[in-house]
Amino acid sequence: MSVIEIESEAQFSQLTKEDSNRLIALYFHTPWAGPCQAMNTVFRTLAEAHKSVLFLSINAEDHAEISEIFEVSAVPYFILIRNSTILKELSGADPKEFVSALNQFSGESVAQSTSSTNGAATEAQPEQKEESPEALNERLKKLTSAAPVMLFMKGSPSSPQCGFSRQMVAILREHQVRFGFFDILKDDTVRQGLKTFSDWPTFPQLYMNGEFQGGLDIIKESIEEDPNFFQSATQAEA
Ligand SMILES: N[C@@H](CCC(=O)N[C@@H](CS)C(=O)NCC(=O)O)C(=O)O
Ligand code: FES
Repeated sequence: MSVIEIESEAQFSQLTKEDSNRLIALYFHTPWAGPCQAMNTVFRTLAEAHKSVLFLSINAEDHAEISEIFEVSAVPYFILIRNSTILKELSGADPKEFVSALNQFSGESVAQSTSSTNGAATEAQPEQKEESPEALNERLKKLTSAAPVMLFMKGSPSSPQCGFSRQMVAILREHQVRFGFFDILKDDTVRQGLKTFSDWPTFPQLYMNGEFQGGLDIIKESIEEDPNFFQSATQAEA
């Protein structure tokens, strides 16, 4: 079964009601963003392997009504449903987690040739030095305070890989804020680790004086509330 690209809310309702016993995988994305494009390929490959599952791909921007029903606030976002019940929700572009959830709920265990999520699979591999949680914590502490203003983004300021990161760069430039940046697409440990460290599930993430300030929406709100937000925040320490 190939992936069905949703064209309208009516089509979505029809497809999700038609065969309610079937496992349905929903994939919310914005097609222009680089990391979403990579996930598109993953989603398509999985659809080929799991014939019994209905795969629906939803452009979260074009179909805001559907995104709202499921309270999708970040993309890529995956939802597994059956009998109108949500079995699993996943945010972020970690295919391994999605594959295990899919295997678990579909009842068909498809060989995971491209991943080593199984504990057993790691045995045969050459020993890799895993960063301990403490070491990662130290690294993140250093990274988040590497400059007075640090932006954790997808891509680089001159070549953002996602619109959310691009908007944050534009805001910082507009306010003539000097900032350091880290491309989280280059380091998945930082990408996943920072979500826990900041207690924030998405990127971009902005740090000032080593303190987490927020994602794009929060920063926009902060500026609305206080047009001198950047000055106030960066001078607070001085
Ligand atoms: N509403 C968010 C938008 C950011 C967002 O949704 N980011 C997503 C897509 S770029 C994300 O980082 N997902 C987790 C991931 O890709 O690891 C904000 O205010 O910052
Ligand atoms: S929305 Fe897909 S990478 Fe940002």
